[in-house]
Amino acid sequence: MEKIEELQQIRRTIEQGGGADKIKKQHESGKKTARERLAMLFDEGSFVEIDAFVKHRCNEFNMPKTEAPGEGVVTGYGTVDGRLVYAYAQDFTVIGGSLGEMQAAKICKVMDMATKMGAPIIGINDSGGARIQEGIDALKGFGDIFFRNTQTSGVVPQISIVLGPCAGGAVYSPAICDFIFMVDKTSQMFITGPSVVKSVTGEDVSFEELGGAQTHAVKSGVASKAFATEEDCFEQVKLLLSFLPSNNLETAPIYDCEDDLNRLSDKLSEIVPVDVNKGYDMRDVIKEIVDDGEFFEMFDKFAKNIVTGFARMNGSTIGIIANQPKFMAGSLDCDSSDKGARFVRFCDCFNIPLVTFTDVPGYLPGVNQEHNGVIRHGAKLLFAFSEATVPKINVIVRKAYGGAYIAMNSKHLGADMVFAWPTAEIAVMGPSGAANIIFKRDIKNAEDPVLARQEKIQEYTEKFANPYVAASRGYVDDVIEPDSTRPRIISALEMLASKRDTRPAKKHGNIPL
Ligand SMILES: CC(C)(COP(=O)(O)OP(=O)(O)OC[C@H]1O[C@@H](n2cnc3c(N)ncnc32)[C@H](O)[C@@H]1OP(=O)(O)O)[C@@H](O)C(=O)NCCC(=O)NCCSC(=O)CC(=O)O
Repeated sequence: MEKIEELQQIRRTIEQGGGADKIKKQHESGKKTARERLAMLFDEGSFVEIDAFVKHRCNEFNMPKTEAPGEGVVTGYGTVDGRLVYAYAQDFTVIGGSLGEMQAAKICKVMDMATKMGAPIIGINDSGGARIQEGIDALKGFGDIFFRNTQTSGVVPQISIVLGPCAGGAVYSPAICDFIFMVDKTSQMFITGPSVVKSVTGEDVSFEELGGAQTHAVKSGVASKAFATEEDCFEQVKLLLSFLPSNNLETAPIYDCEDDLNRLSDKLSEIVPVDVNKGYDMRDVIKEIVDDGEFFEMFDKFAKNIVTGFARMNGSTIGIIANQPKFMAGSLDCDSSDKGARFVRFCDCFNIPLVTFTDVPGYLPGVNQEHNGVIRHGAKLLFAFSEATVPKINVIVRKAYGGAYIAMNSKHLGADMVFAWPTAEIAVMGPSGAANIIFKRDIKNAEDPVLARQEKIQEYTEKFANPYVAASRGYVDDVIEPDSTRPRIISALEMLASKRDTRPAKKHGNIPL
């Protein structure tokens, strides 16, 4: 039938995006097309496109004559590992994927559907930004998207994959999302590009150095993860989804657990050196404890003094926040506080129990830290743990000193179960610093001040550098053998599964930003 042929012809044209030449250019620049990307994300044959026929209605410049198949974005839904997911992928082959009024309307429609149906929304960004010919209508489009990103935050997981340019105002949609994934030599995010930077500040910088995947994964903390290829990136997005519930009213999918729930690990005592001045890799501790040693680390290259990520215990997702003694002795600073706090809040939004591993000497001292607002940033972590109502378990492995002890999911901020290993040292500060202050006069007046200092440090260590003072007050629920940590956490999670906890009704809190 003629009408059906016409439909099929129109659809074929739309599916060609900007046409063969532009697709060739896209491939030559090492990038996949929007449709190839959606095919990598979704279960085979499951993607259903919507709004393919949408057109722009811009009358300025040469736009009335400009065809823009699909309006430079492919939108729709499908399944990932059998679960409903919504997505949009900007099509750079169509007017550089630039965003006008109607592209924005398509994106807003799938965002609204994802929110109503309670399924994750994934945005694949590859665009020259606001479509310049459309002026204010393009800006309106961005505003509509940011507003929805904000309304949807905490309702369904929002993941941005940046696979091309994402510049100017465009960066703020990914920035409001929960996670941003980027690919080396493919993704670029910046507010103003290298030429504007050069003209304003005189700095010479390449695109990659200014806003490439490594820059944002390592330095700015904007990217949650960076990958070598688009294929890797999509595989990891799927893995991330497997840890997450579809929305805030559900819990994450539960997988069969083959790993022994009562498994003891005598390696744990070997991994953590008794000498408190020696570092170790906290990820080795985590992997010994969680199901099958599988730990999906998020923000793995940024603020490495704190470790955040997802794992499973008895098949159920947990969110892990742990100090990392391997970097900066695991101290808390501006960046690690931000990283930890945002992760805590994500888990709390989506009913993911929190498990912390504490080995923290304190907040990082320094003029730089103070002047960069470590007070303001550090407060975020305390705020985030205090407001979180999901099950909260803390394992104090070694050091837990001062304000950082309180900040790291302490009993006082509402932790439900606090375990300490016998190696734990829970006190106001480390023994040598403490002795210098409280025994200052005794040391000064002693015949042999060096010896006196050693004795006072020893006295303080014996009195306070242990878990038993905190346990005697009930601030630690139990001191446990390190090898039993896995079964103890699993049993605590089971006990806490029915946790109900509310906070006073309010519009919203005012987290220090
Ligand atoms: C993104 C790019 C680096 C990509 O460079 P490439 O060499 O790969 O590709 P290209 O320049 O040939 O672009 C491909 C096609 O997309 C078009 N194109 C690209 N960006 C566009 C935009 N924002 N509006 C309208 N058209 C745009 C190009 O004219 C070209 O059309 P054709 O194929 O017909 O020749 C560059 O296109 C670029 O600098 N674009 C402008 C980016 C920018 O300044 N955006 C800010 C907009 S204001 C904004 O977003 C608001 C804010 O800042 O807050």
